[in-house]
Amino acid sequence: MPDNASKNTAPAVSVQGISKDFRVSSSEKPGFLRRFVPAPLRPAEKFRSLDNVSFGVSIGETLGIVGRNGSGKTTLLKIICGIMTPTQGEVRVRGRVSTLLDLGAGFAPEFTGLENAYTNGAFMGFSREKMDEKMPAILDFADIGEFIHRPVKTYSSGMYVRLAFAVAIHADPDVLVVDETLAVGDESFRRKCFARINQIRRNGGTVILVSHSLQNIVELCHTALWMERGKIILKGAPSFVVGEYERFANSSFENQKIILDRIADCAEPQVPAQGDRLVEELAGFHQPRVYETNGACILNPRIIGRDGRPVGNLIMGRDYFYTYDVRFDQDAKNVRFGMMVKTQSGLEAGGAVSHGAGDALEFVEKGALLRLRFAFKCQLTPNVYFINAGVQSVGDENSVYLHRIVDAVMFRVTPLPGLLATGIMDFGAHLKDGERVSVERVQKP
Ligand SMILES: Nc1ncnc2c1ncn2[C@@H]1O[C@H](COP(=O)(O)OP(=O)(O)OP(=O)(O)O)[C@@H](O)[C@H]1O
Repeated sequence: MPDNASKNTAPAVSVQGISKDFRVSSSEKPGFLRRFVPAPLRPAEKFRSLDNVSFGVSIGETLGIVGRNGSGKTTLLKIICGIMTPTQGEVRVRGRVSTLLDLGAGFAPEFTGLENAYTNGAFMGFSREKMDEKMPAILDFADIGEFIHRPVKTYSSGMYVRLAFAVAIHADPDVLVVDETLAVGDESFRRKCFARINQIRRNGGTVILVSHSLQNIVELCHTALWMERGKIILKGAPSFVVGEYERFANSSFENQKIILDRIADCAEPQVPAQGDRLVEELAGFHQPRVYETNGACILNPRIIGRDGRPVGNLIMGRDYFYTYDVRFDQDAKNVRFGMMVKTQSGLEAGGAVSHGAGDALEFVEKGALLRLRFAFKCQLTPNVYFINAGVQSVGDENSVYLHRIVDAVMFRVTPLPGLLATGIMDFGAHLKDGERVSVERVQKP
């Protein structure tokens, strides 16, 4: 769970009954018209990309939006930022909104980077003096050297985005809207962007983030919202929403429909708050998420002690086994098995695979039953955790899950007396073993 979950319930962003229709040429659709009527004469058709979407974001809240390509995420962000108007509905935003969408859209190609940065600042309501104050931080962030004094038309696309990103992110926004797919650049620039977004969050800013990295959503967000075909499917605790979305995205077409129907049955349509209630009800107890089988089936996942007995309470520093059986309903090639321990908020604490790259089990025949045993030392700090189980067929390009159970086992780690460890991992700092932590005076006053 992120560090500073908001206590303030006043909405920073309120989205009420938003729908967005686009007019698309029927030439883009197959059928009679396309075959027999020339393109200019074909009537335009309406395509609904957002359908009666309502939700609120509290001040200080970080909301993550997930959904497949074309589900309406970018359209929604553009409407929140005022770049696009909705066909129906209303959006209210309290304070200054800064967006990393349409980056550098207002830059004049003939002006230098510096001139564009000042003009952009003025456009966002900052005085020349205020921009003078901000400029060292902006230039430092953009890090494009002498190019700042050259016309932006001479920039590479990377430089262009770096400068635009630097200006947008230093606008002291009350609400920051980020489409993470735009966070281009090398790894260190991406890290810098995320550090800055984190700073805005820590200072009480509201952030709306679209990301295809589900791990980012779980780590950064207080709330997650899952969109599908222009509608909200679920809204609530990130680990739960992301888990349900992952299960959906990895299911066959028929099962996707069943999953959506089941969620729709639980939530009253068009009442987003109900989604939250659903989350609270379901996330309150351990609920393994069993994916559909794809040629294999994981059975009986459990943690056992050295004596072979199942355990639910683990003691720090002791050795255990995580074990499960896999029944193969079809022949399988290049098979490997995995485990992943997650915190309650869904953060991946650590895991293991049974075989390294290029080293998987070459062939497992239909009807085989294999038993996996991962030996591990409990190096987690006291808390409640979950373990996944997965069996994959590993390919050159990509791997396919033959079966997967998310949150297959829940366990608790119990503390030892004199524990000094903080965070998730126990690095072995412990009072009982006096040599692990010592304080020595190396200079007298
Ligand atoms: N200007 C437009 N004209 C016509 N259709 C559009 C327009 N903009 C978006 N759409 C359609 O609206 C739907 C939602 O698009 P949107 O870009 O919001 O999805 P998205 O969830 O952000 O997708 P991605 O993850 O691929 O960025 C898509 O089917 C898209 O084709």
